[in-house]
Amino acid sequence: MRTLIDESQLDDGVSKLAKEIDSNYGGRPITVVAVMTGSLVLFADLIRRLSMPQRVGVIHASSYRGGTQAGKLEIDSKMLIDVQNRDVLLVDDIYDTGATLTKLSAAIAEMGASSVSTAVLLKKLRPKQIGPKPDFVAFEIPDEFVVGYGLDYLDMYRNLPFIGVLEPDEIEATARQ
Ligand SMILES: O=P(O)(O)OC[C@H]1O[C@H](OP(=O)(O)OP(=O)(O)O)[C@H](O)[C@@H]1O
Ligand code: HPA
Repeated sequence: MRTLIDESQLDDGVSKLAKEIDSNYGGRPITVVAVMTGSLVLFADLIRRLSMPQRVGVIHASSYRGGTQAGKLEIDSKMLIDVQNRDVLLVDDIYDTGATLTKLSAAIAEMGASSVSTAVLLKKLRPKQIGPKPDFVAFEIPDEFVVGYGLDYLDMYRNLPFIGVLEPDEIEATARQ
């Protein structure tokens, strides 16, 4: 596996992301929502660096079941807290095709949120992204399949403390396990 972003770069990137979000909201309370499962490591690090009062919730969205290509997006909001009349910040690990955050933002707006913004650790530089770009981005990365710091391949590698690029032989080996 090739390291793309190491632990210390991640630490700096998350701090910078938190500063940008803080200065944008200027102390106003927000409802910060983790897009599960990929955002769980970023989310834990990010919310502890934000200074405004926060309500904290989670929503589940999944479209990469079983591979490196997006399939049908499934959203499960059973565990989500009330977002009506709240300023919501959706936090996700990666903006790739853009489908997940675009559809989730629309779903949260539909639930009656006053505003919906988005923050991601990674934004892929690739053609054919849909919807508005994320409001807050820590790193722009090349169009390669990455794992670690919450990101998975077949539910593996989320625990790695760095962002790595899986080589084709590792993709095959993981799929065989
Ligand atoms: O911009 P997109 O092309 O929509 O891709 C981004 C989404 O894909 C991943 O989720 P995934 O569906 O793999 O579920 P997971 O979070 O449970 O890993 C990732 O965590 C983002 O939510
Ligand atoms: O590059 C990726 N890695 C892991 N999960 C993802 N979901 C969208 N893109 C990616």
